[in-house]
Amino acid sequence: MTYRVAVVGATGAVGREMLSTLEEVDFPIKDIYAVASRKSLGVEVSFANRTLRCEDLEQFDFSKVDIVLMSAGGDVSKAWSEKIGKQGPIVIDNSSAWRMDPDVPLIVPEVNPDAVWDCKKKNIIANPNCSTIQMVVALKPLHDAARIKRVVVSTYQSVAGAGKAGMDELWDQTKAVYGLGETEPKKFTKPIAFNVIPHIDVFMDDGQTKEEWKMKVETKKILDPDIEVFATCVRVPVFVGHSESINVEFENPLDEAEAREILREAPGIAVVDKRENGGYVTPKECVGEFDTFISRLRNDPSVPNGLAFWCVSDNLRKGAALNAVQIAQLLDERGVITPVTA
Ligand SMILES: NC(=O)C1=CN([C@@H]2O[C@H](COP(=O)(O)OP(=O)(O)OC[C@H]3O[C@@H](n4cnc5c(N)ncnc54)[C@H](OP(=O)(O)O)[C@@H]3O)[C@@H](O)[C@H]2O)C=CC1
Ligand SMILES: N[C@@H](CC(=O)OP(=O)(O)O)C(=O)O
Repeated sequence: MTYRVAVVGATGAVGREMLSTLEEVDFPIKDIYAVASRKSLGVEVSFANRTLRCEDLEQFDFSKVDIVLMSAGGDVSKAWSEKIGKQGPIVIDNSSAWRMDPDVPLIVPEVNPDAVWDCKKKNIIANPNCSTIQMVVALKPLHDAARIKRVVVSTYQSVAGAGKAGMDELWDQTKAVYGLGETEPKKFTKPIAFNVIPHIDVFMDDGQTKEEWKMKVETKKILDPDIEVFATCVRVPVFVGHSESINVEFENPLDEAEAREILREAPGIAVVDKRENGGYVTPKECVGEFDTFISRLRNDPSVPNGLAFWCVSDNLRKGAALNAVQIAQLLDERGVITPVTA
């Protein structure tokens, strides 16, 4: 079985990773199309040793594809995903536009693969927020073992999470230290070079940011509505790779040695946890990797049945493109879609 796939947002940070991930996992592709805005018409992007010319979203005929990997922002997705779904293909959407819609499944394949069957109402599947994805991949096997009651998480999110413009801003501000670039913040609210900013996405009425709210509500939808989550999301001057310091409180006892063994066996997880210099993973080392890395596992004696750990993943891969491609693989494996090209 082979599929006709369109990548919408193909010129962006996530879209380009989607194309390279489809190639790396050898997804069964019959035809592939790169789609972006009108201004990118004809712009070339690479896929598997060949060049694709971008087509204009407004003019593209979606009835000729089976799967749409959508990564063009929330407003574009709100305007287009439902319309595209009605033309036949399944849309796997990276934005936050559809995640909390009760008729749209929110999927991390290692956690809730069975939800894939719920995509038929709108032909849309939502890809979670990057910070949520890596956290729930780690929490799922621990929850199965000892039932999680509460999670407190602080994130250290790379500028790649703010797209190409975010990466350019860190680069320009870093060069500016040597008098070679721009210094004015545009994408971020304050200078990001040599700084950290405790603010991602918009502020909500209760003082939390929308990024922090997303980590809470998305974890409940994907993993278990009874789990309480409290997040603090911080932007750091790292180009790619999100890190998280996670504290978990379980209902039942689970010590660090048991947790380490469970995580060693868990899908999508790599444990690197040596208590010596360099015996842990940093975001720089996870770039381009598929796994979510766990280090610094410790019992947390400040609460009953407490555990703390460090969690790092490539936000453009597992946090976005890879998870979306794994959802496409799930559609294939479970026979959710039957392409006309079968
Ligand atoms: N970066 C990350 O870690 C994560 C990102 N996401 C989500 O993925 C989406 C894309 O993010 P990212 O790749 O980082 O962003 P970028 O800014 O790097 O890329 C945006 C892409 O969307 C396209 N686009 C924008 N407006 C339109 C339009 N009107 N019609 C067609 N295409 C359009 C752009 O095309 P053009 O070049 O023609 O303007 C470009 O290809 C966002 O929704 C983001 O929230 C989700 C999880 C993680
Ligand atoms: N907000 C994330 C990336 C992102 O685009 O998230 P969302 O798809 O939930 O808006 C970050 O900046 O790291």
